[in-house]
Amino acid sequence: MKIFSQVIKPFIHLCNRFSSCKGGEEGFKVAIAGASGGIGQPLSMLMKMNPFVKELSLFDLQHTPGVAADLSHIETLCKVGPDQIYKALKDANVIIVPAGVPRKPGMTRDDLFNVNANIVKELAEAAAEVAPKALIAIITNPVNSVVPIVCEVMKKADKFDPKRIFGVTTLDIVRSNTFVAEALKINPKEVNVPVIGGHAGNTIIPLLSRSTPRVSFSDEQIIAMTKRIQNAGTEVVEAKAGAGSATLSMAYAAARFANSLMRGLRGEQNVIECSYVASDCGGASYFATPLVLGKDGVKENLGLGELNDFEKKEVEAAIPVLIENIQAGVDFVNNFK
Ligand SMILES: NC(=O)C1=CN([C@@H]2O[C@H](COP(=O)(O)OP(=O)(O)OC[C@H]3O[C@@H](n4cnc5c(N)ncnc54)[C@H](O)[C@@H]3O)[C@@H](O)[C@H]2O)C=CC1
Ligand SMILES: O=C([O-])CC(=O)C(=O)O
Repeated sequence: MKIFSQVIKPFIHLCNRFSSCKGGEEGFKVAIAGASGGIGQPLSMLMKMNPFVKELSLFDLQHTPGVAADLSHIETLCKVGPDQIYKALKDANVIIVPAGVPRKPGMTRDDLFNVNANIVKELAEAAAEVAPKALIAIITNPVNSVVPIVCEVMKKADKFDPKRIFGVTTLDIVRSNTFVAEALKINPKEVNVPVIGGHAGNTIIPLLSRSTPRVSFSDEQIIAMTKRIQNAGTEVVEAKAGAGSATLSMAYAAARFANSLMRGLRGEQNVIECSYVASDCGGASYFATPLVLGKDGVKENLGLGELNDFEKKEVEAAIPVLIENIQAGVDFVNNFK
């Protein structure tokens, strides 16, 4: 009985939250690069449980056959395989990239650039060759610079479609919903806080003025809540004390985002997620905003919308940081020797 209430019921609830599909009638190929890592493994499990996924292709530099064998015993229709990079990515509908090094205490996300830029550049080159129509969801940090790297690689290969390349910022929304729900003492399922900008420090801009349900925090509470959301990644890095950064909450967030991408691919209406994309909406050439997702990725960019004075100031402060982060990514590809 306990197993039903503690394990099976939450599992069914999770599947329902992710999807309204009856299962199996239509499915997508999802590839995960970095599938054996702290994010990769739970994310692969969530994808194996997602009824929209008919084929799950796992790629990593290590341990992939073991992860794939383990997942393949889960009683869902989805076929799981460990593959070498080209086979894993080939003709994928959705490619999710959590490949790369995580932070340790004292590091910024930018400190990961030197190692992770190269990893993602190589993966993007492979994707350009064998899956140019895939929707690519980048988790690897620093997201603000790595997404421009993928786009520059695609431009060089003449395969660039800005509607198909996403920086995954969903964890910022998930955290905002959770923290606001805690403050309001309500169920987080009922809360939705859009988060715009980027995915590092002061570029993470929660729009508490547009929270559903409406919040009536004092100015001090809004400042404190905004800081907590901006600092939440570091909160986890410090709590893990050298053992990495957020993995389980990130896997949840990426699974939610991938599910929305697939709902868009299926032609569902009004699928909206915030994500960091090439954009002319925010004052920097990449900006996270709410997006309507569709059969080709971004169907409509809903832009910044109405901001209050505090949020306008946050955007102004974020723009120079984003411009610098973006330039680092663009230069990395164009000056690569
Ligand atoms: N966007 C976001 O909100 C978040 C992003 N992250 C980022 O996600 C990334 C991964 O984090 P974790 O899973 O905790 O790290 P991890 O070290 O546990 O796993 C990374 C995996 O990537 C694999 N890998 C390395 N180079 C590769 C390559 N060339 N091709 C394929 N796989 C490769 C490694 O073998 C490893 O299995 C980090 O950069 C981290 O900063 C983490 C949390 C939130
Ligand atoms: O903080 C980190 O390094 C990982 C990350 O992006 C997050 O948890 O938001």
